[in-house]
Amino acid sequence: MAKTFRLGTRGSPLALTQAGMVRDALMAAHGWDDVEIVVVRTTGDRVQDRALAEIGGKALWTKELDRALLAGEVDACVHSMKDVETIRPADIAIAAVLPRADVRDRLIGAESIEALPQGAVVGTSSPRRRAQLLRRRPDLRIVLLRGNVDSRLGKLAVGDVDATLLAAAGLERLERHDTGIPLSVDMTLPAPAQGAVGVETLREGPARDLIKVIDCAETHRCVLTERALLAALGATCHSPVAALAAWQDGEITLTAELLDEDGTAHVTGSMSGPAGDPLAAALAADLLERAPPTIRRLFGG
Ligand SMILES: NCc1[nH]cc(CCC(=O)O)c1CC(=O)O
Repeated sequence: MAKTFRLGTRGSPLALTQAGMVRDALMAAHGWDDVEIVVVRTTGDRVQDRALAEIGGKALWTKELDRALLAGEVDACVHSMKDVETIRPADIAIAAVLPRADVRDRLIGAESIEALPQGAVVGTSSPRRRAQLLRRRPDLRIVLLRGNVDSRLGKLAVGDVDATLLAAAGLERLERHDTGIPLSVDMTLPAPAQGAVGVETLREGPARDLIKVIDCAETHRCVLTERALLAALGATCHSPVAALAAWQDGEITLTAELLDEDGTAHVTGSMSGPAGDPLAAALAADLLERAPPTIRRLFGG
């Protein structure tokens, strides 16, 4: 290749590690000597003191990377698929998804949710984690905790909060192997696409095929089905929703949970079938039909 391939990424330590994973995979797959990593600063990285939902949602993480991609400043962008909004610009495609890491959340600050002291302060900015925690422990005080993984752990270390939940995938990638206790997916079903790193390119053009070679088809299918569920639910970044797809014997099993903001109400469901939009749409319809109005009003936005 005449020109060095350029990978756009956010600048957080986790984002840079994930971009490094994609770079290494591309260099190995194509025998390239180098891949350039281009750090793009996003609005989400600058604004740290307010809930994501409050200041404009997930697009805050992708808008500047999308612009760089569409402007031809980079050939591809690396994302935590969990942070990529459901509806993407028409000219951008998910070209590859890396093999999925541990999908679980880890609890940091206590041995278990039950072991948290009465009225403990738990920091999280995720409506899903908040509702899942309150469902099991209505006495907990949930406070906003944002920032990158290291800064959240720093706030825990200085006692701003008693505990927090973080994705095992991010902790592992940052080599924090011993941080926190993994919670089973029955306890806290993860966010849709948690643990999956995706690479986006322009829909048309040579980059898409170059990236395709590092795609994990199984993870890709699962992540697309989880994202299709979000679309079918009309979920926004305010919607407490968890979903996990698993692939076995040519079939997807999609499991999902919807909650209200305080975890007082919740509905769960699971359906199996061929990967894709119809399965996700069927489960979404079933969940919404069974959901009380306190949950339903958080979807369809
Ligand atoms: N919302 C931030 C975010 N986006 C992706 C990850 C972790 C890595 C992943 O899920 O792939 C995290 C941190 C966290 O939730 O602990």
